[in-house]
Amino acid sequence: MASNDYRNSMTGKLVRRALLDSVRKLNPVRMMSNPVLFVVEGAAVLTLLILVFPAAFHASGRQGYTTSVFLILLFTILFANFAEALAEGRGQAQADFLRKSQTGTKAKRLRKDGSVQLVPSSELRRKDLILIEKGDLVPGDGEIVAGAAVIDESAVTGESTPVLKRAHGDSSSVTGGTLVVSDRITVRITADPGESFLDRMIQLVEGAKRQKSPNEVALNSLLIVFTIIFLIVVVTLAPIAGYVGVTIETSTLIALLVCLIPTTIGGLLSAIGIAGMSRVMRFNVLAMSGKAVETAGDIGTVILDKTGTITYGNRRAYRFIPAPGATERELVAAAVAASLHDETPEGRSVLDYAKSIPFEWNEADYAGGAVVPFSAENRMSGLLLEDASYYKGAAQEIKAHVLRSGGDYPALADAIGEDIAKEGGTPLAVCRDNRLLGFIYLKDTIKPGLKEKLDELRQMGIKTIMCTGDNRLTAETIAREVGVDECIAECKPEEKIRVVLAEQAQGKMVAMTGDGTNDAPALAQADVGIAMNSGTTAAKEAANMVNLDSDPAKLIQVIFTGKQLLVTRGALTAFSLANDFSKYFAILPAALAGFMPQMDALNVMRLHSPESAVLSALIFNALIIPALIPVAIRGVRFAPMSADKLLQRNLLIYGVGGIFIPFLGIKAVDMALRLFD
Ligand SMILES: Nc1ncnc2c1ncn2[C@@H]1O[C@H](COP(=O)(O)OP(=O)(O)OP(=O)(O)O)[C@@H](O)[C@H]1O
Ligand SMILES: [K+]
Ligand SMILES: [Mg+2]
Repeated sequence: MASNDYRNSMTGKLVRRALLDSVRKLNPVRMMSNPVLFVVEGAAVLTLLILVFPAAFHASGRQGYTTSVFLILLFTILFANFAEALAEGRGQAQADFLRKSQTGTKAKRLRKDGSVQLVPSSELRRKDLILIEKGDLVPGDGEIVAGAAVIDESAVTGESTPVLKRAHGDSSSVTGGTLVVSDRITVRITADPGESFLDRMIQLVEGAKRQKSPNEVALNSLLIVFTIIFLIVVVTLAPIAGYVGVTIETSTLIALLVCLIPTTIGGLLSAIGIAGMSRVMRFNVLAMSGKAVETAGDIGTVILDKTGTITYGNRRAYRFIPAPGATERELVAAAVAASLHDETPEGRSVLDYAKSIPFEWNEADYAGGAVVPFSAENRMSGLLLEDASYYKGAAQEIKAHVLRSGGDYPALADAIGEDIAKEGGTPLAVCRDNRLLGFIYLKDTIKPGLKEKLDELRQMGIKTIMCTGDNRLTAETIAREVGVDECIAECKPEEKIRVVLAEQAQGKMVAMTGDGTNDAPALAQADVGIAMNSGTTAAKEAANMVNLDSDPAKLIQVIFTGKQLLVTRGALTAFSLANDFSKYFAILPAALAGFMPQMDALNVMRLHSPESAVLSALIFNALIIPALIPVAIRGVRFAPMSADKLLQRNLLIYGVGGIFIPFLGIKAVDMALRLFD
């Protein structure tokens, strides 16, 4: 998706496909989903009937005029269909691209006895265990249960740097279509065929599963109300005119109706929604619903997880600092014991560090113990042997453990932990039984460019909160470095939800972005949940968007696109309604001139004949749709500012523009028509 070539090569094909689709969409059953255009289609059919059976409608027999009205109406519908088809086609092109990464791979499924069976990837089911080795394509979405591997995800993300994925950490999920470039992993499949998140995305961008967002449904209802009102107005106009002894041509009434009903926004509405979704996808963000994209436009608070979201999350042991009275060897030995069975990146990095010192150990010395795996709840991990227990973990937890067991936790130890934290590192305290031995300094790297992006969020009036399981001092240091407004530390998973709820209780729309299993509940509770692609399956399933580049700055682009979607829809609605108002001035004087000469005062455009006035207005009404397709699909451009200001400004520009442009446009068409007279 990151590459541009497929887009360019697609353009011609895209337009051709959209042209064909515009004709297919004439099918009245499909047209019913768009009430405004359905009325235009009804009007076109009626005009055709007048043309064929003029006597039945007491038509004056000006066939050329009626034919013109019919043709213009037909093109009005075709133009609107084309807008929608073009937006859908762009999604389809993206879907085709995604599909390419999914085709027909073979998978090495593991039988119960551990033997390997070669099966087509389409046969893989949720919970199947498979083996993936160097050079293999990952046959489906899954979670690594054993091993670690370097994976090239460029086929899906466009990102060319391979990433390290491993079991048990926050980077344990793999995506179908990516390539394992080193080592071997055992993976548990997490999606049945056709249900992977790429599959779901493909269905969404193709429009097959597109659900209209509540905003779009509301606007659609409003358009229906307008249409019905004008339908009543126009239908009652005929008998009123008849009462004063004037007959208005039925085809003129039809033209009046079509000019008055909101055809512009009616024709562009669904294209705006579809295009918004595919625009988000161009930033390598998979949105699971159009509603999520729109909601993003209204976000008031953004909550970011620290480890794995703001930082790369590959925390490595960087230094060992013994506590008073302990030696470095004692500390390292205990840290190694507490990490032998710890599969998290932190645990593995402890062993790597020990090897580099070098420190040697004999696995047999630690055999037969009980493993205490790391959990976000307990914030420690360890190994319980018959003669000793070893723990490492968050300083507060180890301190509590040591004191509980009757040990001593000197003030100097607190100071060591705090020093590490103030530098932005994560201190892991290490103890053997009730004796504190010292600290492991875990170091992580902040993803580049984040500070500027968070500044942009502030300019848009959005509050940022960092929410982390890590300790307060580390959190505050990182928070200061990236410049978030608030920072909440030592958060357990349920506390992350509470932060989301507290913001929502203030009436704000909340976006949450995270990578870990400890973020999953909060991702699900947030109005917009964006999971890092590097994260766990739990996080990705809870979220309603997945960021393929694992770049939290993408949040800005998603919010921007959401705003753009809302502003574009608002602006084009204002434009459309203002437009219709101006068309009164063209058509009413023409239609009524026969029996109300005063109406001529309204004829400010000085159009050369009533007939030309009606046709000019109708032609303008049709042409404005394709003229606005680029705005609908690309979105209105704007600089970062708060949502209210944006909307006000654009409503003003497009509303006022919408009043004046028809005068110029209709006059121009009228002058052009005169050339053919
Ligand atoms: N493998 C491990 N063994 C022992 N303790 C650990 C281990 N990994 C992390 N910890 C400690 O547990 C704390 C909480 O971890 P948790 O995964 O909940 O949050 P986090 O990864 O620090 O932050 P975030 O919520 O921002 O992703 C860590 O800050 C660290 O002190
Ligand atoms: K109209
Ligand atoms: Mg995390």
